Amino acid sequence: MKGIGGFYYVSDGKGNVFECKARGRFRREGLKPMTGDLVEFEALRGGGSIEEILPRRNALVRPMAANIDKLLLVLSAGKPAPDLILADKLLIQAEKNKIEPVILINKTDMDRIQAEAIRRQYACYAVLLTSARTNEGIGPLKEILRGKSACFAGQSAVGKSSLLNRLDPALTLETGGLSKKTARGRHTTRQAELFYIADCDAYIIDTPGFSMFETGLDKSETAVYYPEFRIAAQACRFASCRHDKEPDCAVKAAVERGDIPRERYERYIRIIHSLEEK
Ligand SMILES: Nc1nc2c(ncn2[C@@H]2O[C@H](COP(=O)(O)OP(=O)(O)OP(=O)(O)O)[C@@H](O)[C@H]2O)c(=O)[nH]1
Ligand SMILES: [Zn+2]
Repeated sequence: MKGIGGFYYVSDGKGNVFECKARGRFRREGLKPMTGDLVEFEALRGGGSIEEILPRRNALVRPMAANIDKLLLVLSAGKPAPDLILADKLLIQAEKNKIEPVILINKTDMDRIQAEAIRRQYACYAVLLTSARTNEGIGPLKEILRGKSACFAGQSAVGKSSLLNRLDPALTLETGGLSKKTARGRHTTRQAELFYIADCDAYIIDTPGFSMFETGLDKSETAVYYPEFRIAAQACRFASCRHDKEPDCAVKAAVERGDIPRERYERYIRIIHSLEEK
């Protein structure tokens, strides 16, 4: 369920949680239990010991979570201002790891026009408009999550924990405000933690917000992870086209025609140029 200070909290799936230590050999093998892991453990008096980490279906580094079907990328339509470069990088990471992204544009109660503007940029993804304040979108979100495991991701204070509290009103996760000075989040959630939501039979991992993220990809491989580029890219003159300064680029032509959102394309260029600088 979560790890804090060398202790791992393991659920037996029957409502019992065991405070476990991990076997020393994990450390020697460079392995560490992650939130979302399936493990074999031995229950001891007053705690337990993790003996085995079962093979992972997938594992994300940022946020740190294993065995997830869907990545819930939460963006704020109000404050904090959405960092869409960060969002695009998280989408790239999801595509690369074959995890289905779902974009939640939260805080629609603060700025609906902004929410709609963001939605238009991500037309090739599943997008849901939500408000943890008014409860908008919570019913449809439950249907998206039914029977799945999912993980929240996003900046601090976009409303990840608040949405989780709405999914299961019995949860009373601490939620935080914005710092008055910086209008950034205060980082209320400290570690990734898994919750079972009985209402939609889903496992959801709440995660701490973050703002810095590198995809760790090469600039030539990045475009592959833009679903809306895929069809157009087949018609580029060069198979290796990065859709930047190359001639006869069909992706750029699609941007000009308005078939690919210009904002997405321009951020893509910023992302690959920053990779070049590195
Ligand atoms: N107006 C409005 N405020 C919201 C909404 N969702 C969350 N908030 C507020 O935004 C603040 C941050 O919410 P959290 O749920 O703590 O955000 P978080 O993404 O979990 O933040 P970290 O744990 O720091 O990553 C709190 O003051 C919430 O009450 C919403 O839909 N509308
Ligand atoms: Zn091209």
